Amino acid sequence: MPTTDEAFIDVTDLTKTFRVRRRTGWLRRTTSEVRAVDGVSFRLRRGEMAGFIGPNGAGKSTTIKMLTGILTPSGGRLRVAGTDPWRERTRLVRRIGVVFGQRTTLWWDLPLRDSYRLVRRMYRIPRDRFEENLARCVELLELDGLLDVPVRQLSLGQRMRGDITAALLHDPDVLYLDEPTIGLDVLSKARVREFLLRLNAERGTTVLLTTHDLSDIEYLCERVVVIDHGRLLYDGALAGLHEAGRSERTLVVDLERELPPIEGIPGARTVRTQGPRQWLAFPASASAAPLVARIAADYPLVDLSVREPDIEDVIARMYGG
Ligand SMILES: Nc1ncnc2c1ncn2[C@@H]1O[C@H](COP(=O)(O)OP(=O)(O)OP(=O)(O)O)[C@@H](O)[C@H]1O
Repeated sequence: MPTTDEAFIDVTDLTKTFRVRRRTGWLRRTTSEVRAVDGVSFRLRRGEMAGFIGPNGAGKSTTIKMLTGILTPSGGRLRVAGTDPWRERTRLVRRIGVVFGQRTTLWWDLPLRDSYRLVRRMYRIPRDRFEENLARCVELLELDGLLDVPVRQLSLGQRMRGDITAALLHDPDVLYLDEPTIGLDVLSKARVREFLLRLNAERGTTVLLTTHDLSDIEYLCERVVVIDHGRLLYDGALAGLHEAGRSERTLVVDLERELPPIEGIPGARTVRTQGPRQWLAFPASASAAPLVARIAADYPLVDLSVREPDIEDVIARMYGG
């Protein structure tokens, strides 16, 4: 059993190239190479929860597919939970859980309960462990009353919670989550995030999370690994990423009435106004609390919210810098 200090996921100089054939004319085809992953290295300790982000086409899915043993690397070294994912797929499968936000791994026409029974048989999960894990997920993910509903009748948020449960019934040591909060309403999002924090704290599950929502990362991960064009762009704390990208968050302020642009708030500037609503940009690495306190003291405040920068923006600014 590895200690907590050892790399539990160990990726060294990982590369994946695809050969693609393109039609270039009447009866003519040329073959070219796409380097989807290009010398990526990172290590995760057991029990770490890290974000894995990058713009569309950056190479995230390809990396995750290699980490789960679905794809074979073209080069580099890869170890997950002491196994070589590609060569020891059957051993690895028992140690990992995978959740895709965009598509379900559940059986569309079956009630959740029957899907879970099938999962139990596939993984040969002992009955008492299965019952215990299911009961825990049902309670924490509030699935009570939904177990007998066919998957196709579930809302997106319910389905996502159902999928997370299916991925955890065999007690995996590593959980890969691909956009687990995409399209979820505020309440479902909060439930899923809360649950993941608890899972990580109580079971020490190592989590690698792919998301386009930087607030997922902010809420869940102390560390973020960024790739773009198949290459590692950043590996560290989210605040450091914001600093490197000099990115800005936006405070959206609703006042009681239309007023001139808010001025004199240190560290913030008004970038837009529309009727009683105003938008103030401030450095993403700074806390919003002092700004809110200052605005609340000086202006007739009705409501406010904070908007995170887009991942694409942060990365574009890093290149710009
Ligand atoms: N099977 C394949 N054959 C050829 N090219 C591929 C294949 N799979 C992925 N690619 C290419 O590799 C690059 C990385 O794709 P990948 O799906 O890993 O990106 P991603 O970061 O997961 O993007 P997204 O956020 O859109 O899912 C892209 O240019 C993509 O077109």
